[in-house]
Amino acid sequence: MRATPIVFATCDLCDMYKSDTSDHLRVLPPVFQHYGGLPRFAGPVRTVQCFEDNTLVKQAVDSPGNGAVLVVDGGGSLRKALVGGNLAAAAARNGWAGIVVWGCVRDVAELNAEQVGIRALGLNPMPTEKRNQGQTDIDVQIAGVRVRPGDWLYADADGVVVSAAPIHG
Ligand SMILES: O=C([O-])CC(=O)C(=O)O
Repeated sequence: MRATPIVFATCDLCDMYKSDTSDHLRVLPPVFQHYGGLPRFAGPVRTVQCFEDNTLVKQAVDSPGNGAVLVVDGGGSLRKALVGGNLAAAAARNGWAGIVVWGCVRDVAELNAEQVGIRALGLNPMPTEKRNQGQTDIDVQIAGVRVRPGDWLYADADGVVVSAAPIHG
């Protein structure tokens, strides 16, 4: 099942919350490159925390996404790719709206051919080893910003924002 598109603009969301001093709306730092065939995506967050090991990322995208966004806390490693063409295809096929990787991805042409949104720090052609290590659906810090399972994530050409509840119209 493909994810249903949600209409929003991150700039409008930030306009709504510009005077809010709580951390209901959090903006991820502008450190992400844009990949994948969906330039704009949104959905409830699910998380994986791992380091140069994508066992749990594969397990997540091989299961039904139901329109969710997978946030992968890869510790910011630039040394290995946590997602490639196969995992992106699985994510699209299984109804994930997008994947945000605090780390690297590979197979850029294949990523861009899939109907899933992808953000990552960059490309690295080196795959990870599968050591079956990491954690799923825990609170993570992405580039210093807290992201929790069940938050909503909105990504478009202007940036990536996370909110404690859905805020699109
Ligand atoms: O399997 C991996 O480690 C990542 C990859 O290259 C793919 O998803 O195609």
